[in-house]
Amino acid sequence: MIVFPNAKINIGLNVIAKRADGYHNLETIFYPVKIYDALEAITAPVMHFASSGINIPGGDEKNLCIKAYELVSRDHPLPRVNIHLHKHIPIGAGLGGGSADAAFFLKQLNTLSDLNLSDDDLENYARQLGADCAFFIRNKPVYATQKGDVFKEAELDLTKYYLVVAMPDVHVSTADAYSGVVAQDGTADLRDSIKLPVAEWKHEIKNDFERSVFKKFPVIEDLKNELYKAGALYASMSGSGAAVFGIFEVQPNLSHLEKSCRIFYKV
Ligand SMILES: C[C@](O)(CO)[C@H](O)COP(=O)(O)OP(=O)(O)OC[C@H]1O[C@@H](n2ccc(N)nc2=O)[C@H](O)[C@@H]1O
Ligand SMILES: Nc1ncnc2c1ncn2[C@@H]1O[C@H](COP(=O)(O)OP(=O)(O)OP(=O)(O)O)[C@@H](O)[C@H]1O
Repeated sequence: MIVFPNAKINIGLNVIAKRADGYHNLETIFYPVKIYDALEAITAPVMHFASSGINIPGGDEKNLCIKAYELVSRDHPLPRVNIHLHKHIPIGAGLGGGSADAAFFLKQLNTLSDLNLSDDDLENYARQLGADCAFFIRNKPVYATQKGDVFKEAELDLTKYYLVVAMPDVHVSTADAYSGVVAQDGTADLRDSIKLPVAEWKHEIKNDFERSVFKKFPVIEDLKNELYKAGALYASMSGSGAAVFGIFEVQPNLSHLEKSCRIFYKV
């Protein structure tokens, strides 16, 4: 069984407060985008994990797919599986790639092993693997609060726009980005802000990580500015970076950026 875990972008990201458990409460809109890994899982006589494509730091046993398997196996007898992950979603990008793999693997295990877990059950497992992970179970645009794993409906359809994701040649660790951010409460509700025309979002919608991450990696801010120069109605860093996205009315010419970063068109 092969599935194609997709990436996400964050439309706005307000870091509201530091919590007693070390995490942060935040407010964001998650929006799925069309950048994919490929993840194959088949039942096999011995457990095996292999990956190809982009090198994943940390070793196979630390892969979130393996962690997902171990987590579910505490509650349910599982068959041994042979897993192959082809990694295409950039890492250290704020695109949630590892979280997507884990969430899609949970869904695969549910099917492969006839576990009959509901989406709520799967989200509960996903939450234990990472804050971003639960979003990918239902994988629809949502308004997320708390650790980024509690969801309310958000009506957002960007299909009439041309979305671009650009990944510079730097990688940002999520934990480092959170340690540099200044939490602040009292911003407007993103569910109201996204109702404005996209061209007005730049006056209303921000990503709180940009200030500290741009300071450390000015190349990311430069890239965001390039997207505006190329005609973006709205451009922002996604999550804790380093990827930035642009929302355009038509396909932009970004060929001058292709030497210094990886561009994903029409996502
Ligand atoms: C920046 C975002 O991508 C926005 O969607 C997410 O908040 C990050 O989610 P994630 O990568 O799934 O994060 P996790 O793997 O759960 O946590 C990595 C580290 O980020 C920090 N972290 C993460 C999420 C959160 N709400 N507050 C935090 O402070 C913690 O230091 C944690 O140890
Ligand atoms: N399947 C996977 N794909 C990518 N990274 C993984 C995977 N499993 C575990 N990891 C670990 O997660 C780290 C990347 O997480 P990090 O949160 O910094 O970046 P990210 O890809 O931008 O994700 P996010 O958007 O959730 O913040 C990698 O360095 C790797 O050690």
